[in-house]
Amino acid sequence: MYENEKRISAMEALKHVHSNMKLGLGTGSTTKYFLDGLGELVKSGKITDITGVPTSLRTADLAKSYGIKIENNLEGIEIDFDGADEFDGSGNLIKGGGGALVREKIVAYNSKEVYIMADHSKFSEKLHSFPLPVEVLPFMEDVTKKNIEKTGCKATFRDGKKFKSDNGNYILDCRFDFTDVVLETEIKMIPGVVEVGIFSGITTKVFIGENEKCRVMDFQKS
Ligand SMILES: O=C(CO)[C@H](O)[C@H](O)COP(=O)(O)O
Repeated sequence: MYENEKRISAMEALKHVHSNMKLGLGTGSTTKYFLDGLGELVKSGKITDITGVPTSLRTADLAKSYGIKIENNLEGIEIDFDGADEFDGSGNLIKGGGGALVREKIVAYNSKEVYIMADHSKFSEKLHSFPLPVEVLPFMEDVTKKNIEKTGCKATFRDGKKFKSDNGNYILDCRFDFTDVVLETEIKMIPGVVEVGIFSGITTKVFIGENEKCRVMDFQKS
């Protein structure tokens, strides 16, 4: 869905990459358009000396296949490029639809700039349409689920516990009427919770594909 808009947002974001940069590399289908474009520039030699810090094993494999140097070292990341499942007018995000939220948050938090690429359908005035992904330890996970539900949601294990993250944990998809960003700390306090897919105060730009154009929203990292 909206593949052309995803591609347009990724191509606009890619204009901010030049030789000799260290980048955070996100996960998902929109980021794949970005990586495909970056790969072409690297392979053709138009851009050189790119180092990427990947947010998932699949992103690491793809980047390596394009000859992009991979490093698991967070120091000096200039821009992190990633997608989102939903975003609001303040740049708050819901992430984790691809199950990579833990590594995505670590890389985003430690990057100077965080550029999000998305098609227009991901925008909501108030975060509500995408169920909030929460990564939980595979230990007493049914109790963790019940405790998360006390915050006001209905939670389901992704693919009935068949899905495990790159970190070997389960993902709970939590359906709230409205995902208030204050839930990030409330849920994170629950024992067994590894990470919450609310990214607040982290985004610096959102590239939004709208038909054939790209609109850019700017924010300050807090
Ligand atoms: O958070 C993510 C993965 O954990 C992705 O960025 C998010 O799911 C968006 O993916 P896509 O670009 O395929 O719509």
